[in-house]
Amino acid sequence: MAVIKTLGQFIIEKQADFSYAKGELSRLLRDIGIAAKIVNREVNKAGLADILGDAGTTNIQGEGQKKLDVFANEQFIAALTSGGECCIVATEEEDHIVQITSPVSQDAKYIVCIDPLDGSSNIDVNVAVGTIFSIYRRKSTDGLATIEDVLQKGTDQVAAGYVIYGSSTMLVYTTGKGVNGFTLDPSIGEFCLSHPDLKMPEDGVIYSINEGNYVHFPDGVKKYLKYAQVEDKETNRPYTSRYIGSMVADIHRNLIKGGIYMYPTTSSSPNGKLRLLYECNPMAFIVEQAGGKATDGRNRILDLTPTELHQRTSIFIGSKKMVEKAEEFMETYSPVAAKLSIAG
Ligand SMILES: O=P(O)(O)OC[C@H]1O[C@](O)(COP(=O)(O)O)[C@@H](O)[C@@H]1O
Ligand SMILES: [Mg+2]
Ligand SMILES: [Mg+2]
Repeated sequence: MAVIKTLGQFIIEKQADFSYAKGELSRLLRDIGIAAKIVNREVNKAGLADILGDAGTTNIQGEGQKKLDVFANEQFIAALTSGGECCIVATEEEDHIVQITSPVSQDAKYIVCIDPLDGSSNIDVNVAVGTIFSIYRRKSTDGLATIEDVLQKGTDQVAAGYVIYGSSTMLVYTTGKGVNGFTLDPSIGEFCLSHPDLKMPEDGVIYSINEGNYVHFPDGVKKYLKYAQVEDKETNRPYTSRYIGSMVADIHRNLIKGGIYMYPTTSSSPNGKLRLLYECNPMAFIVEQAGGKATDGRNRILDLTPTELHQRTSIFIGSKKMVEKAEEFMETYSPVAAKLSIAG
């Protein structure tokens, strides 16, 4: 009989990996797991519950908020507030940082950056959506933690993860010692270890990008797409195009099957679309821990210095060899290279 290992048991077991561990990070991951189950319950019956459609409000990024964006945001903030281990929540759905000042959080050391509901455009059409989270230890020691404690490089993350609400619901996370995946078993209401020690294939044949933006892409991306679509048996080309439109779902597929997900700059999003703190940093940490790579086309995502809460970046993330090939094209066809060749 297969032995079930729940997320809670696994977290406690792995606690020994960290000399300073006192259980705070374990409890924080537990709290995120609890909120994820509540969000999962609503996602699963979204069509029946009055949770589909627009909330009628707009977030600081000018995006219309969906009712499920707002619900998920409230659930994660509530669980992190009552859990007592979190001092600040930085979330896509709040203009500013949320200071957690509940009595139980007096000595809280952790910062949580979160995208409560990823893939909002897919909520109303029953396509996989997700939650993305990133955890830091506060740097300051006195008084309330501040935005300075939030604006840390991705390399300083102590943990990161995502939840995918798909045909099954999974929670995948890393604490810097590999990546593990847990599937929610609704019959016992527990996330159970189903994908131990996930490794991303070094190469792949799947590319994920919104080709509807093609005319607005940098030359390097246009050339890479042409490369991907050329017939060449030796290098398994043409590659296959897959784009769900939920970052979590597209990267989860590539994590298992190999592939590259790209959201480059476009003329409408000159800094890229996706947010560094609660989308790109956590996904980059997970993918790197699984043997993949994540850059903005030139620089390692985890080395980027955050200066704003909702800052955006371009991202090329996935199988190592595919990201390196895309970087080659970005380098070869960069505006700088073009100038140099003209100057020739
Ligand atoms: O519709 P587009 O421009 O292709 O963008 C899709 C991308 O935007 C996102 O939906 C942005 O995330 P949110 O839904 O959390 O705002 C990603 O999940 C997805 O990969
Ligand atoms: Mg998102
Ligand atoms: Mg979102």
